[in-house]
Amino acid sequence: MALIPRPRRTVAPGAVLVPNWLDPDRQRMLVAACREWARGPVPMRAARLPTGHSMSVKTVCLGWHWQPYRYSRVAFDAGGGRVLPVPQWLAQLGKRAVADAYDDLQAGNAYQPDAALINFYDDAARMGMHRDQEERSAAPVVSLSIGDKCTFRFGNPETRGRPYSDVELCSGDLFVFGGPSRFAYHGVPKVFPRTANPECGLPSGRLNITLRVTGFEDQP
Ligand SMILES: O=C(O)CCC(=O)C(=O)O
Ligand SMILES: [Fe+2]
Repeated sequence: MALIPRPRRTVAPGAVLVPNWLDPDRQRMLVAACREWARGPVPMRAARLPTGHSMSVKTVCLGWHWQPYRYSRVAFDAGGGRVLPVPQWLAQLGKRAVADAYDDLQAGNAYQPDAALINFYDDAARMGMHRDQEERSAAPVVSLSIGDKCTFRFGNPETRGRPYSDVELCSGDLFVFGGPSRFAYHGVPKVFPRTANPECGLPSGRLNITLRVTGFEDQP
């Protein structure tokens, strides 16, 4: 237990932080699942940006493969394999996340994520300010964090800059952004090495899983 309790909070309209949403058992189970997904058929890799630089974060996808800046059925930029499906239990977890964050069972039931991005951050990794905008749906993004703490910068839909809020995301935290904040800029300017509770099952680094609704009709 943290000495100072971290209350749930609405960071921006439609953007809700629910601390300690995943218990340690669930965190360990997700870490084990991520290890399996990272084995393939599409390997976890640092995506290449159009500039030619590679991202510092390593990513593997489920349901639909994401590369900057589009989704595809096949991982053209990562060996040409076909992505694994989003397992039913993970989609179910996404429904519960939306229901809990918004305190809205109907919104949870209606939520059907068909893509997941699993990001691994080592001590030096970061993610610049961006919008999740390759999806054709305004359904919320569900974000689950495991491992080291980070600063998550959550801004506004108009500009990369201020106003934004810097939020500490810890192992087990849920963050949901939808509604007026669905297309807000956000990023991870810093990860804090060796700040995770070893109970989470990740010896170092940070894992983030985002669940999304792509709005695409075809199954990958
Ligand atoms: O790692 C995070 O908390 C955010 C990840 C993210 O923004 C993304 O995958 O698009
Ligand atoms: Fe994002």
